[in-house]
Amino acid sequence: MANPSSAPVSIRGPITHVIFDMDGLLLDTEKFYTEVQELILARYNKTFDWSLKAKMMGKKAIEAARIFVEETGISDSLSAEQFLVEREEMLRKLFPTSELLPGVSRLIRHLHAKGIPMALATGSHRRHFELKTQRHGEIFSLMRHHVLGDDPEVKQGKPAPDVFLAAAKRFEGGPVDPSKTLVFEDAPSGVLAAKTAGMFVVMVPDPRLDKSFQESADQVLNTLLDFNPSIWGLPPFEDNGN
Ligand SMILES: O=P(O)(O)OC[C@H](O)CO
Ligand SMILES: [Mg+2]
Repeated sequence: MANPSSAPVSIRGPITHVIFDMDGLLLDTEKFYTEVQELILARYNKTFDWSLKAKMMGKKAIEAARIFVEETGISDSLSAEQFLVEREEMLRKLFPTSELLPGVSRLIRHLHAKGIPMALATGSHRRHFELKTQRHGEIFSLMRHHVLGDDPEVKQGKPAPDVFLAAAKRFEGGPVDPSKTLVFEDAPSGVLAAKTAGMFVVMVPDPRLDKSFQESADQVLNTLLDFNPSIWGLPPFEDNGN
């Protein structure tokens, strides 16, 4: 059950390994998907809403595309594959402008300095990952490995646990114990994937998502700036006494 960030929580873990989602958690890229999907739907006199967004986010591109054309009722006019081609040109221009979300740099640098092994587990495929991270190479290099949506071991996207299980397996001495692994996620599908993998999950949701999606998370934060490592048995920050 989720705990609001302000509520006292007992120590869980202790956590030895951390896995980060990317889109909407480390990078502010979810807004690009929203913008492009709104534009495409407007051509069909339809509007994009957050219940559809919740179903798409975190998923592999083709999985999200199928949901988009089917749920909006435009699949007779636009196939999932055509949708991906149509949005690609716009996304290719937007992704290189991606920015880190609040608290990302501080948290990743802290965990790296303390020797906590970190990995990335994203639904994004290699080509989009390269575009999104081109200005953030240093931060992403502090993780031990990156598991991407088009990795051969990721047979199914989130909410299947594949990407998190692959990330846990690739740590030195892996697979690491899922009950000692903490995942950071923004998407409902990602939270479910991490829980299915047996891991703890901190959710940092967009406030426009329905609150019911928070129920599966172990903790819910407004931003990563609110994360208190001590609660999870991780080394405290030294800049504010947490
Ligand atoms: O949230 P991520 O990092 O798993 O990315 C998934 C999609 O590419 C965007 O929703
Ligand atoms: Mg995400």
